[in-house]
Formats: sequence, C-alpha cells, structure tokens
Amino acid sequence: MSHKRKKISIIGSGFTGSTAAFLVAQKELGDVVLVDIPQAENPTKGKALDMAEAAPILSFDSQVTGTANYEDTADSDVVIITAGIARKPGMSRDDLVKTNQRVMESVAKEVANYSPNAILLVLTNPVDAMTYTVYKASGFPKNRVIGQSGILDTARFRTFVAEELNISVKDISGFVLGGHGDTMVPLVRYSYAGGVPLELLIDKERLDAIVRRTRVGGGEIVNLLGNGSAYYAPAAAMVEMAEAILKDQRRILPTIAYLEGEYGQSGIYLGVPTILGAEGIEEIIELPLTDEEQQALNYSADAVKDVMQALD
Ligand SMILES: NC(=O)C1=CN([C@@H]2O[C@H](COP(=O)(O)OP(=O)(O)OC[C@H]3O[C@@H](n4cnc5c(N)ncnc54)[C@H](O)[C@@H]3O)[C@@H](O)[C@H]2O)C=CC1
Ligand SMILES: O=C([O-])CC(=O)C(=O)O
Repeated sequence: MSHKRKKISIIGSGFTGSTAAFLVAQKELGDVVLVDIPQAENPTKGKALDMAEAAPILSFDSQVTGTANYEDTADSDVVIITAGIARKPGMSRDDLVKTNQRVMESVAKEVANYSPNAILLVLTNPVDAMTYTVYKASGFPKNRVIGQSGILDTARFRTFVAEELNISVKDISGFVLGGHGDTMVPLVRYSYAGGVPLELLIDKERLDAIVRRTRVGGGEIVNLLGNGSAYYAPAAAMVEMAEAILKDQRRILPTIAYLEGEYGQSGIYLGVPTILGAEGIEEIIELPLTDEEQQALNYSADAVKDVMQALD
C-alpha cells in the first residue's frame, strides 16, 4: 500500500512564513518546503533544520526543508505565499503594492511551473490586490487562488468580544467581509456568543468600539512591534485554510475570493464567506445584506479597486 504524503510549500521564510511552517509541521498536515531568495538560503535552511530538530521533542513526523530552489517545491498540494516586504509604523498596507507586485509575479510563475495542480494561498499585502496578481500571473482557475484576510480579521474581532464578555473565544463567532484594510466590514448582525446574537449581549457603544479596534487591528500590532507586522495570528489563519483544503473539510471560512457578480462586484478579489475544501473555494456564500452593510462593502471594494489602479 502506498500513501503519498501531502506537500506544503511556503514561499518567504520571514516571520509569517516560518511561523506557518512550524504550525503546519506540528499539525502533521504534510511535509514542508520553506523557500526564500538565494541571498537568504542559509538562514532558510537554518530555520528548517531548527524546526526539524524540534520534531523528536514535539513528536511530529513532518519533514521540514529549507531551500532557494523552486525545483524542491515540485508537485506541492498547497503553496502558501508570504514573500515580499511588510509595513513599518507610519505605512499603510497599500504602500507595499509596487514592490510586492513584482515579487508576486515572479513567485507565481515559478510555483505554477513546478506545481501546476497546487492550490495557492496568498498572505502578502496589500493582499486583495496581491491575490489578484497571483491569479493573473499563475493562470490558475479562480477556485485555486485564494487570499487570507477574513480569518485573521474575524479572529481579532472574536478576541476583543471574548475579552469584553469574559467568555471563551471558542464560543464567539463572527464574520468580517471586504478588503483587508481599514474599510473592512465586520458584520455584527451575523456574530454570536454561544449562539446568542452579540447585539443582545453588548451595548451599541461598546460594540462600535470593538468594530473600530478590529478595523485597525493590524496597525495596532505594527505600532507595538516597531519593525514589522503581525505573524502568529496571520500564520495560524493561513494554516487553518491549508488544513481545510488538505483534509477536504468543507469549512465555511471568510477568504479572499475572485468575484464575478457576487455581492454586486466583478473582476476583483474581495473577502467574502466561502466553503473551503479539496478544490479550494468550492462555493461563495451570498449573505443577505442590509442597505447599510452593502454600502459599506461597496466602499471597501472601491478601496481595493483604488489599490488595483496602482498595479502595472
Ligand atoms: N493578509 C494578511 O492578513 C497579512 C499579510 N501580511 C503580509 O505578509 C507579508 C510577509 O510578512 P512577514 O513574513 O512578516 O515579512 P518578512 O519580511 O518577515 O518576510 C518576508 C520574506 O519574503 C522574502 N522574499 C522577498 N522577496 C522574495 C522572493 N522574490 N521570493 C521568495 N521570498 C522572497 C524575504 O527575504 C523575507 O524572508 C507582508 O507583505 C505582510 O504585509 C502579514 C500579516 C497578515
Ligand atoms: O497590518 C499589517 O501590515 C499586516 C496585516 O495585514 C495584519 O496584521 O492584519
């Protein structure tokens, strides 16, 4: 009997990439190949070896290798793209667009060449526009190119709600839609604590404050770190998506999907509720929105389109 082990390549061995690699290995989702540019080959190999040496202690069987050679990524099932630059205090995610567009184009071509059947998960910012760039440059179908924003933004919302109510984060659910920027749309009306609508548990003023903090949650971490952006929660979000795909879980998760008429939007990647399984995005779920929610989503989509204008 032969079982092919799953293979997950992670492009970019910086903060988010290496953290995701360690989580993937610990969860034994498959073997991990960590890739960076030739100038960073030794540190990348060093991080991979360090993780491999944790395997006997943590008792995981996943192999972890580091490389600057895309040949080593051949036939990956899932490729997590975190390559590029991150913002520093005073910058917006949109300031990264020019540099990261070039990185996405070269990465997408290499990945598509060696793993033509892979599902690509994009983290690099500005992530809505960068997911679009990877979609175009890879030539892959839309269901196999997916961006990450909503799981992280929702996790931040859930964290703040759990703190407010002094209730386990496990029992808090939410939905954050739209672009991964300050215009994101936390849908309070679809958010619950143990099945009870949040609006019944938290007064409007406090909920509004939680929504405001969620919108700038990335910036809060950037200001605290001083020299980069968040990586533990972003990596955990990428790994949740990878797991849903690798195990064909058909989870309902907010992801960045290519829209062709859904939510009144076409030709852009935007955060919406999706079903994630073995085929990648298997379905986009269209929630009924109030006029106010739809307007907020349109406003957020316009912000993404503005960033896309800067693409070459
Ligand atoms: N969508 C989201 O929710 C989030 C997005 N991000 C974004 O993810 C990206 C990565 O963040 P970090 O890991 O913290 O940055 P980092 O600077 O720690 O790591 C980036 C890595 O990419 C590598 N790299 C650059 N060009 C490359 C290329 N052509 N091929 C392969 N590797 C290349 C760099 O050498 C570096 O090791 C940033 O753009 C950041 O803004 C970060 C957190 C959340
Ligand atoms: O804020 C950033 O630049 C990184 C990011 O996207 C996040 O943490 O949400």
